[in-house]
Amino acid sequence: MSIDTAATRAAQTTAAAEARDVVKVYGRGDTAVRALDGATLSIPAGRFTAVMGPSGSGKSTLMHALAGLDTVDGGQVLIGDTDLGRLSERQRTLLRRERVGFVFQGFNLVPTLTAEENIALPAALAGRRADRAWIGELVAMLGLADRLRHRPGELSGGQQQRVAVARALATRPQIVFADEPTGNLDSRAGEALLGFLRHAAHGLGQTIVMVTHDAGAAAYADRVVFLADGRVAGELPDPDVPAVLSRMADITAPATRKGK
Ligand SMILES: Nc1ncnc2c1ncn2[C@@H]1O[C@H](COP(=O)(O)OP(=O)(O)OP(=O)(O)O)[C@@H](O)[C@H]1O
Repeated sequence: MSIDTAATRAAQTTAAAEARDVVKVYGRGDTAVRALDGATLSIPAGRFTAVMGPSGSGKSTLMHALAGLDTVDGGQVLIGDTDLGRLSERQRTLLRRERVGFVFQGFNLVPTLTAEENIALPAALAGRRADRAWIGELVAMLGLADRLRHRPGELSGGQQQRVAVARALATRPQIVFADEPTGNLDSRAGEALLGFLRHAAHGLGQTIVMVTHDAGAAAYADRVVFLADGRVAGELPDPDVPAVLSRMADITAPATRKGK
């Protein structure tokens, strides 16, 4: 992509995705759980946003709702101007293929395909021709050029996750969701991956949303959104590790801290 295009995309202030007062309930009656209980959040385009919160606070549920992987029971979810609640399941599937990229903790590469074939898969599924120049750029930036003919089983964890990132970005999706992307990586491979995700937002204009438990990972983002009890409990622009840890401590033990 030209620098001009990247700069234009990065400068956009529009939301790539939004959750408005979203409610998600699992189960019924006495055993019902309100996993999301009025979650409102805007994901700015061309930025790197981290989502943190205690276990069970609704991070995965929110990500699944924003990505169109799951429906919600109240409120609105938008990707760009598209209200996901108005789409059929089939339309949501198409929207995910065409406009959303995913990176998972467990890499989720197809074991029988080479790295190159894995990277080209989303375009093939969307019935589009892969943009070879763009993929070549990604492969070079991610240091994968000499690994393209290997299958996932022949790659290190860090390499597999870099293939997964190239796959997620290959179609230049409107938004990329990363669920604990460094959870299975050693610290060095994790830092390299986080550095690239940051570059994908700042240098390439991609919108990245990452769910993480790791304050060090969250500090790579432009902004951290904190969830508690299915709602947004605060946010931190330009985070650093001490500030993230302090906010998490406030959220997880508010009563103790108030009593100090
Ligand atoms: N499929 C499901 N059926 C029933 N309850 C669920 C389901 N998925 C999530 N929940 C419940 O919804 C709440 C939010 O779960 P969610 O997985 O979104 O939290 P999380 O913040 O991602 O947690 P973690 O950090 O542990 O992954 C939890 O109480 C969880 O037990």
